Amino acid sequence: MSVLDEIIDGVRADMADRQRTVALEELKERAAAAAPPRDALAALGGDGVAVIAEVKRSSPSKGALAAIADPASLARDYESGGAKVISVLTERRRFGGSLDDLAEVRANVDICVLRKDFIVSSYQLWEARAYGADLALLIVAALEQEALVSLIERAESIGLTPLVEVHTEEEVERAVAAGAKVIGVNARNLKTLEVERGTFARLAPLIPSDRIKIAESGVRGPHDLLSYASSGADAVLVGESLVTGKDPRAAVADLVAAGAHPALRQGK
Ligand SMILES: O=C(O)c1ccccc1NCC(=O)[C@H](O)[C@H](O)COP(=O)(O)O
Repeated sequence: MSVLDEIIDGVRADMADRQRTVALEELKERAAAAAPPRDALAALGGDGVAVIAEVKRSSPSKGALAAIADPASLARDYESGGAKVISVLTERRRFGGSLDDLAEVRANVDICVLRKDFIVSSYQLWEARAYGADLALLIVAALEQEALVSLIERAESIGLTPLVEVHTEEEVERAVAAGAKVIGVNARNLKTLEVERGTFARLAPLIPSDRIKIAESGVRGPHDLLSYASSGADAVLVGESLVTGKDPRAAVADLVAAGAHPALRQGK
């Protein structure tokens, strides 16, 4: 069984537990009462390279990364460093996240918030909106095409911007055919869990120019952001280097400064 399959088995089991205690109708009521979603396309599509900063406690590839006792405080640091979006990993078993993290972050920042999880059901999209997310991750490798199309439609219909994640040429084709407006190329090979930074440069030219392109994984400092930017990234998604560093606010600010370099604005 692949790591992705293992993660998804756990995600389905955890979701089944939640479904026993929170009915879909209740989630829909909570979603209706949540603050309206923020404009993620505007946040990601502006001048320069946007920074998406991630709340990430642990990972299948590295194990424990950071305890993050106060995710809201970390998110405020990211926001004051200039991040345009906060990514909150809500998967529990391998990443140590939760929907409570999402709610705490949402309540403490004014910028967009992404629910980063392994979404296989519209129930999780309603949860994302009910807990205040503006965007939700959809991983092409985890979904049949029909499910991908239907989850993109459902996400958009409830006000979420889907970030559709790809790892291969075939997945780019599927994401584009499904109508994804925001496509993330994840450099982490899901079989080996190694980061292969060249993946973005290989796949980005296959993504139509009217879609927002996000480079995910492997940004360890401004040089990686600049390298992804030179291959056409509109935004980068950064986790490990921020949560393991000493000063997350300054680390985000350094990335934001690199991403705001006037030379990068040409052609955007
Ligand atoms: O991080 C992992 O080990 C991992 C393994 C399997 C599936 C997903 C995984 N990570 C999720 C992510 O996409 C990253 O958290 C995100 O792109 C940030 O990457 P990084 O800056 O390299 O932590």
